[in-house]
Amino acid sequence: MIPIYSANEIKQWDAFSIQHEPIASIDLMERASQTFTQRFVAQFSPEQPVYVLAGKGNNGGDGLAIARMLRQHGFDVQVIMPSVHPLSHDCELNYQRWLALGGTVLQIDETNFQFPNIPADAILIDALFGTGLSRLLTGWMAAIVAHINSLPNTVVAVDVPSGLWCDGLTEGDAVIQADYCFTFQCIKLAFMLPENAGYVGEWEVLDIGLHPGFVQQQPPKAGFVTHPLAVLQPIQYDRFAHKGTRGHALLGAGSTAMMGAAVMATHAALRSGAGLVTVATEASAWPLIQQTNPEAICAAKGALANESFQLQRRIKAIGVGSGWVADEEHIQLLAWLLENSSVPLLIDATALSLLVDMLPILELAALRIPIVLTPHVGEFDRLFGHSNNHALRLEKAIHMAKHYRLCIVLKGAYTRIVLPNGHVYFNSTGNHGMAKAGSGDVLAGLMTGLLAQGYAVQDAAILAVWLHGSAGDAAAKAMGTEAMTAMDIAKHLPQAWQHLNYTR
Ligand SMILES: NC(=O)C1=CN([C@@H]2O[C@H](COP(=O)(O)OP(=O)(O)OC[C@H]3O[C@@H](n4cnc5c(N)ncnc54)[C@H](O)[C@@H]3O)[C@@H](O)[C@H]2O)[C@@H](O)CC1
Ligand SMILES: Nc1ncnc2c1ncn2[C@@H]1O[C@H](COP(=O)(O)OP(=O)(O)O)[C@@H](O)[C@H]1O
Ligand SMILES: [K+]
Repeated sequence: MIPIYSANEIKQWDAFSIQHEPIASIDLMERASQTFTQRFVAQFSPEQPVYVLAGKGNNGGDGLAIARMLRQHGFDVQVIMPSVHPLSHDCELNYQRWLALGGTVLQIDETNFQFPNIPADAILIDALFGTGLSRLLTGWMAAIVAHINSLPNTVVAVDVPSGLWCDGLTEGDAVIQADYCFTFQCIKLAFMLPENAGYVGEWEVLDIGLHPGFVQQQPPKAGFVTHPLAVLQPIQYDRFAHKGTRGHALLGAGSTAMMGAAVMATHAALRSGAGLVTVATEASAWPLIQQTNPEAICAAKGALANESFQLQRRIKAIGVGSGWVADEEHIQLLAWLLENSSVPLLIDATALSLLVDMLPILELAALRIPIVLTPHVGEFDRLFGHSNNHALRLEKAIHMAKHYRLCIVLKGAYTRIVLPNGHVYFNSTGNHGMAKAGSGDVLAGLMTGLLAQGYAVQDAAILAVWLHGSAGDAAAKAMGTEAMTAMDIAKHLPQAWQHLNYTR
């Protein structure tokens, strides 16, 4: 997992590393700049001129060190600096080192603001501001940013695009629109927000060797899940395992016009590792379910509100809502489950819309059993009210998860798994080929199957979301993001499991 820390916490991590490694701050800057340079030369060739835009803080210090290193790699490098003083201590040192190497600096002046001409094939390295931004860029700094953004050049940001507010959304548009952003050590929350995609471009985290002791001492409240086995233990089965010990999942899914949802959720649950999967749905659809998923068992919808059925069949988790319609029958089924279920409950799709009028019983139910909600943004807003942007929506999800003591899986790119303690895991897998009808049903079936096997809600959510995205990536690789369908995601779950187990 890659931690997501605030700008303030990153400063503390820097200071912790300087103290505990120990390392001088100028040497840490040198190491960060070397790491950036290595990444840069792996992608760009010295045939293209490089212009480094360096500010007065440590981000500018990185820029000056990178200029020096790139010159040593044979790049033709120019440095542009707004004339602002004083430079930070380490920035000043790297300024002197650049001059000592024979480097020159094109100064730009506030009063006589004129930006040097930059050839169209030049690469621009943005090292104006980093995580030390303390207020929005205004005046001539904003004018420099606007000018850079008007140029056709490829822009590579050092750590963050200058002007970006790392911990959320930036008001206004005085932010560099980078094509690439090579960021140091940890991900910034801003990268996870769709509104910032045009500023951050393609981002990549570079390990600059900050001291790992800090993460133990101050665990992050948010993280980016690159591999679930770094954050959870998979359930292991011994050779005497049988279908009764692998967990029995009960799905309440499908209605006459949306029976495909039940088919897909069932298929995914069957590929989750669960021993038994029962689908409670309309009897007229049983032949369809059995033709498409011969391993599944069919039951009447009433099984969802039948305690003795659930006890006798040893149901271990229940997932409802995919392909449901919002009618009285389903309201009754959901209310019964909230009031009576003794096993973990997953609530998806239409069942989330029904929840709007059931929040008081949801609150009580969450005191008794683990509950996970799997809304996409529209379902989340319908349930908890509209948010004007993704930062506010995430804050609201954290608030609601804490208040109701449940797990909220807010779906989309970088699906957010919000835990009852307010911690957030962002998922790394998946692609836009999954943004198609039915993908959510596959996730709901898969997650219910994991819950049935005894995964804690947090682990089931993290693992299901990662596997689902990884299966989506495998489907995209095999058939392309256009042609792949939701059922293809379910069919590629075997590749996702292999990927999980062989890359741990
Ligand atoms: N501290 C360390 O040990 C390391 C820091 N590194 C670099 O240091 C950067 C952070 O450096 P700094 O904390 O110096 O911050 P910045 O380089 O982002 O710049 C902060 C400076 O800009 C000024 N400033 C902030 N907002 C402004 C605004 N809106 N308009 C005009 N001036 C403004 C501040 O007063 C301060 O002088 C990171 O992004 C990273 O690039 C790396 O070298 C890795 C190691
Ligand atoms: N751009 C994307 N990148 C990664 N995953 C995506 C993207 N778009 C959608 N997904 C995933 O696809 C699924 C879509 O679910 P949902 O919106 O509920 O679809 P449906 O209701 O049609 O089944 C979610 O798991 C979501 O995270
Ligand atoms: K920058």
